[in-house]
Amino acid sequence: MKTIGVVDTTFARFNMGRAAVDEIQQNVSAKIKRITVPGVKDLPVASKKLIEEEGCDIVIALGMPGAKEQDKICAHEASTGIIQAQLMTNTHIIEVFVHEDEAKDEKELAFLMEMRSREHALNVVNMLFHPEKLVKQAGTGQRQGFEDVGAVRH
Ligand SMILES: Cc1nc2c(=O)[nH]c(=O)nc-2n(C[C@H](O)[C@H](O)[C@H](O)CO)c1C
Repeated sequence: MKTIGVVDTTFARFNMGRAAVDEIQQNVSAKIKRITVPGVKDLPVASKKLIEEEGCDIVIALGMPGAKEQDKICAHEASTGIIQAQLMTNTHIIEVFVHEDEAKDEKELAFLMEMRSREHALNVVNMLFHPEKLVKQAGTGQRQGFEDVGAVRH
């Protein structure tokens, strides 16, 4: 049986891991290894350990960069680390970041964090079990959270 790793953070203001796990369980029968770390900079090594020590075939790494300048720097560092962990393990780690200042208020932030977590969880399921579904969506302007933007026309 395939194993999906789910790692999220306590810094985030919404339980992104729970939404991702629920979405995975609604769509596929797979083993899930879930862990939670303090913040986004802890996601790279946590993801790498899920792959190397827990046998995960793919990982979804979820976090919420805050609105301050130092948070944005932190998020960039975390992203770089996540890419490095993917290259070191030759395994996808799907990064799901919702920046706190993407939303206009708390209600929209909760909505965005839930929907982006769920839609990327579905991407993870499709990458692992139905890669042909992603090929069908190629170039269609998919967005996770807010509405899709669609393809451009000639
Ligand atoms: C400044 C800062 N900003 C964020 C953030 O916006 N989002 C987040 O998830 N975590 C942040 N952290 C915490 C770090 O990611 C990390 O948890 C600590 O530096 C401990 O390794 C820090 C230190």
